[in-house]
Amino acid sequence: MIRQIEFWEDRDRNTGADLETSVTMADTSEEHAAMLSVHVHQPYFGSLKVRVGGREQTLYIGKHAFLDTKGAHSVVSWESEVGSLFYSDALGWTPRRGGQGVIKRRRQLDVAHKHLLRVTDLYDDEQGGDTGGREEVLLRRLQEQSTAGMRDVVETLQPEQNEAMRYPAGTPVIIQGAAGSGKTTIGFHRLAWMTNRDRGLHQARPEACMVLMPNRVLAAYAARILPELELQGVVVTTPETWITGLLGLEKLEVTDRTLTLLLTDTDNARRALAWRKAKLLGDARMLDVVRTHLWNKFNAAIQGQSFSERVEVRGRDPQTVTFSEAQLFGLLHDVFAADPLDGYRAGYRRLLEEHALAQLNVPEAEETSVGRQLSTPLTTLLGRIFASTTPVTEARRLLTDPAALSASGLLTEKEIRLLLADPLSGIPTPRRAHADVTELPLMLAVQAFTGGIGRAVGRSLEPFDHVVLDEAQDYSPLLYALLQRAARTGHITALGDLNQGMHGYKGPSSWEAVQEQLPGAQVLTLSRTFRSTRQITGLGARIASTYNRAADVKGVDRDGAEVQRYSGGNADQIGDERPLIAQAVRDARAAGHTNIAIVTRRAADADHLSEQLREFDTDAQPITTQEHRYKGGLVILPVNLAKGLEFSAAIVAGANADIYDENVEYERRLLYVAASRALHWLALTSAGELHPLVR
Ligand SMILES: Nc1ncnc2c1ncn2[C@@H]1O[C@H](COP(=O)(O)OP(=O)(O)OP(=O)(O)O)[C@@H](O)[C@H]1O
Repeated sequence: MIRQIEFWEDRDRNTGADLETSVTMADTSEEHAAMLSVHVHQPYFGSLKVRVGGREQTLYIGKHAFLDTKGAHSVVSWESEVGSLFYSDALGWTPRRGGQGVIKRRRQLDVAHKHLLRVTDLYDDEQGGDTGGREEVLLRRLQEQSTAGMRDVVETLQPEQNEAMRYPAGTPVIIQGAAGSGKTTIGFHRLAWMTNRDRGLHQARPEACMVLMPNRVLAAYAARILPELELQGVVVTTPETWITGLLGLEKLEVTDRTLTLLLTDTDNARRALAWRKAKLLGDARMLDVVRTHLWNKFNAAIQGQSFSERVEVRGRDPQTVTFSEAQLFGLLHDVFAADPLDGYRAGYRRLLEEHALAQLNVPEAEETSVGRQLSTPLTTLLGRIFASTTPVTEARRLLTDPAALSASGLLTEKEIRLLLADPLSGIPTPRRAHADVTELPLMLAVQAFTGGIGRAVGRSLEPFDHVVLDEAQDYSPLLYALLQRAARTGHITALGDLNQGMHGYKGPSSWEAVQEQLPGAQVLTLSRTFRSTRQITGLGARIASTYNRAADVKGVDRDGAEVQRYSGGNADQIGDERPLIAQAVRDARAAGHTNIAIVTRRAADADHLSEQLREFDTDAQPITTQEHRYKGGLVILPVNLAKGLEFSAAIVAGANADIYDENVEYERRLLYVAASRALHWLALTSAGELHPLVR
């Protein structure tokens, strides 16, 4: 490898026929050299002894493919077809060149700083097959401390994960798995696999891919995995940021008033109403409700309109382009039928231009000049038909107009009444321009039809090569229908856990509802969880069993410290929680942990505590807004921002029934999230008695 890098870096060798070619060659070589040099210290992590065509050979598996043009050494990449044999349980395969291949041995090689540290056989047909080594290697990896970012698991991918990751490209997949089963991790690995050249027509370009995550703290944490997987350029963002960006309203404040109502209102009828209305707003039928509404609106705007414009064509007398009202109607019909990705407005303009040129029979050389002359008048016409349609106002207009809601015939009378009702009227709205998270998909639908949806490339829109959705149980069917328009066919990977849904009113009721929007989508299940020790997984399972009727999940059986409990008193006597938290931090550190999180119920609690804990010689960095970034060390953060993050040690502050209401399922779910953040060491603190579920 070093020889190859030196060769690439040797400028004298990279001389082309002219200066420009030489520079390009040198740039490409430098790029290759830079890519490979990262892997010199650990060129491979595994080997396969195989027999093909009567000949035995050893293949090395690494994170980066390498072919030694001048010698016998090569490394196959983990993403390749052959690389897959390292992870699967298959014992034979059909090589591309034909014949039959047989696996004789799988071996893990721990290599660091150019030294071979350990050899573990995973499978060896001379030792009777499976050696149990895969579990041993996995356990060693899981004992490691957490880091400040998501890590790749290329060396220890499990067979079931390997299969999900490599599910045929071009098929949408929904990966369902319990907390800590590696869904998010596998989603990024699938993306890396998708960018490999071996994917042919389905190959994705990193810069043309997008990953949507529930909040920006988590997005930044997860994005740390990108360089390891050679995925630089992938956009990792949140659905809200992506949508408001597409609407051109980056400053729009996004609220979730349904959640506020569900958590604060005691009127069950109103809660049920709010829930049902939110669900209906995200119903996939709303796509056609919006489309019909726009169809009627644009048709009404065309009434009485016509177009007539004199243009000069070189070498001819002036001519007139005309469109009658009937023709304008006809073209609107055509554009709705064509349903262009960049929206009806751009599509309509293209059609008008095409028809104008055809009408005058303009020679090719004159097309640009005629186009220029028609530009302003066409903009004026389009303005009359489309201008007053902005996504925010149009979505709201639709929601207050019973006639518009009933026009498609898709909604029942009862559903229309539900959409017209305002169960959230008692919940305050911010003073700034705002939109509710439940209305956003509808606004996005208006945007998709009028202005288009997809990836902005210069001034045009293209479909994303691949889109990955994390926490996919929180996306409404309507949003799925829109994302499906925004990506290449079959290029959506959704990762989620219906049992971890915190926002059922926003999400699908079942994966079938999602499959209806993503034709051909497969649901794959990851059944094993990897994150935490037996002690921590056990405690989490106890909380989850109060709301989750799904079968028990299997955890990797990894032993660790007992869960630590610190309580300041009993039901009648409430103590001071702060010294307890400080003590827990000291204990976590004494147990060898540096990445430690104190998890609170609310952001305001985290802010207070971070100040107050200083008096107890504890300096915890607060992560209380989406602008904060997790950089490792001791942090204090609310449970909603902790979701998806993980730490070597975690301390659940306020782990009692006053903070996490035992009778409210949502609160129990939050307690579960808080208690499932730690890999190795978990503590629960409370000024009074601990929560009955963790006592
Ligand atoms: N094959 C593996 N080898 C080693 N570690 C793994 C493997 N699969 C998953 N992990 C580890 O398990 C932990 C959980 O992974 P991840 O966060 O991707 O799970 P998740 O299913 O998305 O969890 P959640 O639902 O809680 O967000 C991570 O620390 C990850 O590195």
